[in-house]
Amino acid sequence: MSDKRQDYISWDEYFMGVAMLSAMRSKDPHTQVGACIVSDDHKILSMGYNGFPMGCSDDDFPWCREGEPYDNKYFYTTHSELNAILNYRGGSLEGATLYVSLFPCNECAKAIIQSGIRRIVYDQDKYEHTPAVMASKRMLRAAGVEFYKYEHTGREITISL
Ligand SMILES: Nc1nc(=O)n([C@H]2C[C@H](O)[C@@H](COP(=O)(O)O)O2)cc1CO
Ligand SMILES: [Zn+2]
Repeated sequence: MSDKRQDYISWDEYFMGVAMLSAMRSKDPHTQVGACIVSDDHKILSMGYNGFPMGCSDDDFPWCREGEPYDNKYFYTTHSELNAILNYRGGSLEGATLYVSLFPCNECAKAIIQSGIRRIVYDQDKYEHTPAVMASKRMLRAAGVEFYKYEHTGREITISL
């Protein structure tokens, strides 16, 4: 019998890779975020990326960051993490792990905690000094949801589509 391949991707590379691939579906011109929710036996339960809710056209709603709240994207975008939680149709997310390409905000932290997700693996944390992320970490710590920074391996993956 031949030996097995040695250069297969790790679980963390696989799930963070899926989160990053999901982010590529986002129409947000400034920040694209992807999320992947995984069971403790390594099964992908759900995925999501940031975008407008169903029925709210990507072409009609605003993508800008400035201007009145009614006229910019922030009232309308669903974050990747919330989309991944809401996309799940299978029952409970109790004990699951969330892989996400950007640290969750306070609103997503509430949904993460209430859904039963127990662990977060995140990549970027570019808004770490904002009240939203500081409040998020405060709630996650209080609720006992663990969070770890994804450790980049340096592996580059090219997929021809
Ligand atoms: N964790 C997150 N998940 C997300 O899906 N988002 C989304 C909401 C917006 O569509 C975009 C952030 O826009 P900007 O302020 O960087 O131009 O990313 C934002 C965060 C940040 O907390
Ligand atoms: Zn959020």
